Amino acid sequence: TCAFAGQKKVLAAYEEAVKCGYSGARAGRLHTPHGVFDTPMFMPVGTQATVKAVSPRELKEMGAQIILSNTYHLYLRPGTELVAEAGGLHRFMDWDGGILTDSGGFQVFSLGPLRKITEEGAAFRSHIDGSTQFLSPEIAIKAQMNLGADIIMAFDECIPYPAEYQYAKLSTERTTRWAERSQKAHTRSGQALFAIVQGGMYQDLRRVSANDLVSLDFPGYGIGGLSVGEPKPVMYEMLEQTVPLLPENKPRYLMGVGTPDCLVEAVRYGIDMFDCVFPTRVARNGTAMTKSGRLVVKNAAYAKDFLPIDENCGCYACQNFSRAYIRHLLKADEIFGLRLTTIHNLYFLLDFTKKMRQAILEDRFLSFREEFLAQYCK
Ligand SMILES: O=c1[nH]cnc2cc3nc(NCCN4CCOCC4)[nH]c3cc12
Ligand SMILES: [Zn+2]
Repeated sequence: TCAFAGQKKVLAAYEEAVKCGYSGARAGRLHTPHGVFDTPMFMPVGTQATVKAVSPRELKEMGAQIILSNTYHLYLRPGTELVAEAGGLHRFMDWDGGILTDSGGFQVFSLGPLRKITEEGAAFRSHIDGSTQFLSPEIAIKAQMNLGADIIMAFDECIPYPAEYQYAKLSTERTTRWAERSQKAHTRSGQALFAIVQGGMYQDLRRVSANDLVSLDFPGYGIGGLSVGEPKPVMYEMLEQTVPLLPENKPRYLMGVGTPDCLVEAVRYGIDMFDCVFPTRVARNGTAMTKSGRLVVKNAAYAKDFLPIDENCGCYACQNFSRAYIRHLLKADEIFGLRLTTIHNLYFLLDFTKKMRQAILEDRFLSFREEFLAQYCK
């Protein structure tokens, strides 16, 4: 019961803040070697140097600005030296927008079985061939310099949820030491290295982590260790504790988030950048995202529904195809079906962040948030 009350407390405080018009939301411009980009922004995830089922041309068309790739996966296959020999990740995958690479911390801890973490780094078994591998701040930074992304992440440990206070404390302190080692190993100019704030679900550890990393002076900050199964009010509480400690004039990137309701709440706390596999992953099992919630277009209910997924959506799928057609393709295991649901879901989130930016610029973000949450959580 106390935990529940705790959540109520957090929600009450948070609702209070909104009532008196508090909003840390901001509309920013992110300068990178591959262009200047608008925030808030959603970054499509292209784990293995491709955003699954869509082409770079389609990504550009739907308004994608920066896309994500994963160092862990590309390090294991095809190898980051090979990508460097190919001219770097932009050339390799023919993407001339921005690229951000995650450092591998999260993937090692969530993908690799039999991992062992020491001060030096993380030993693990490759999920591809079971070979013994090792990642450290130095190795992860060298790999990311080879890939040549515009923004790279410090090597960190994403603390599992739940975690004992003592473990979270020791791990967070080590992640800060790893951030310093990442900084020393980072010698590629023109490439921004972001640190990642940890601290588990403990307010004091979150504040210590943020303050320590801010004193190391990074050009931007990821907020890690969230969207790992914790209740949403707990995630929001950690944001409330962390974001105000980060410099106003630097980007804040909430890693692994998420659904539209989480995006609009996180933007209210002052988050600028998001990534999540959710839109592309659920698309591949036939679920479309809409402003009223999810629409499982594969369901029999849509067999003779000749309307588009969303009549007000400007995406290629909604402009040209019906629910009945997309359902038919998905039932027939046609690749084009997955492509259409993926295109719609990515467009939906990219457009949603554009709408939030517009609302912030017109100083009507809080009412935008109210209207959206009323409809979405329906
Ligand atoms: O601390 C982190 N450090 C470096 N990378 C991360 C990536 C992260 N991604 C998530 N959550 C993603 C959760 N997904 C939601 C959709 O379904 C798949 C899992 N949390 C994350 C935390 C970290
Ligand atoms: Zn659409």
